Amino acid sequence: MHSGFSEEGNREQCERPICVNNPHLESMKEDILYHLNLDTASHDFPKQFGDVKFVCVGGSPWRMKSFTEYIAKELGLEDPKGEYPNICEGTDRYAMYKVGPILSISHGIGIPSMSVMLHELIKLLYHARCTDVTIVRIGTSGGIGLQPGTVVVTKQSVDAMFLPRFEQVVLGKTVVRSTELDVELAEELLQCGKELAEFETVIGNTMCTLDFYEGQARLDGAFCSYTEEEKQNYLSKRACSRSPNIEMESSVFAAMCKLTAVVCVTLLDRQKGDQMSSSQEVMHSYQQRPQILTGHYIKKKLKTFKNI
Ligand SMILES: O=P(O)(O)O[C@H]1O[C@H](CO)[C@@H](O)[C@H]1O
Ligand SMILES: O=c1cc[nH]c(=O)[nH]1
Repeated sequence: MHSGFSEEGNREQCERPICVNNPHLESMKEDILYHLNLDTASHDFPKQFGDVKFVCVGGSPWRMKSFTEYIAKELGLEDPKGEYPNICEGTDRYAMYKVGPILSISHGIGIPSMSVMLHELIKLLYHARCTDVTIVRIGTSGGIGLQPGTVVVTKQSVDAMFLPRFEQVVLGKTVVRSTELDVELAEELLQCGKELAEFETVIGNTMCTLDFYEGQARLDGAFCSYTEEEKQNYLSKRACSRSPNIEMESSVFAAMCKLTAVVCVTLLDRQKGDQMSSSQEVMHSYQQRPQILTGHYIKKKLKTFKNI
């Protein structure tokens, strides 16, 4: 098992521990999470993070701070001083915030950046002895044939060849991992979108690419070796493969973690253009939609925990 989450037992059973799959860790006296600027020698992980039940991740540090402020307000956990310190202060690789049982972390752009953050996040949750943790990526994407601002809950992450796989070279050999996401969680999030009825929410396969420009068939990069017609043909193939949106991290996220979901808003319709031409105000309001949907889900779940 590669994922950081126990597959033993079903999701109704409590106490699903975080698992690491690395025998070398046991012999280490101390674990330095270098890119998070945290280590097990000088931090009490169980005390600081042991109550975490939800982790939300997204590309930009600003978005993750704004999500922390939003969810704190929604759950009545606001800091009266309005201060949410960056737990990873001292490094500018990633930013991390915590309010109650919710951890919020940025992951930067692309698979390598997400992968490094996830290794260290999974170890953090493991050292903290967290159980029953749900992780949601709240991101942005390019849409295909969707009204900009539509929120897409990912059913399955597919690569640029339309295949549900994540490939990585380990010791010179290509290792292929599956990119299945938790279908039940995806359906629950879709249901949250319906309950809110504030914006369009759909479910579908998300394409994960290695690049924002040529990798996503854009015509506006520094280089481009294809015609507008070839671009449109490629994008309509994606639409046919029930892949309504494109982003850059879902495959490694799905491959490394269980009980996870990807919720991305579409910022533009790629069949109509490539440039991000909407105003900052519109972009900001679109980016809040995955936060609103995920916030609604977390609120619902916390209520059910209280009733148990
Ligand atoms: O909205 P975020 O999380 O930044 O993610 C999307 O935006 C970035 C490209 O602009 C890529 O990382 C893509 O996956
Ligand atoms: O077109 C887009 C927009 C956001 N993120 C992407 O990866 N692509």
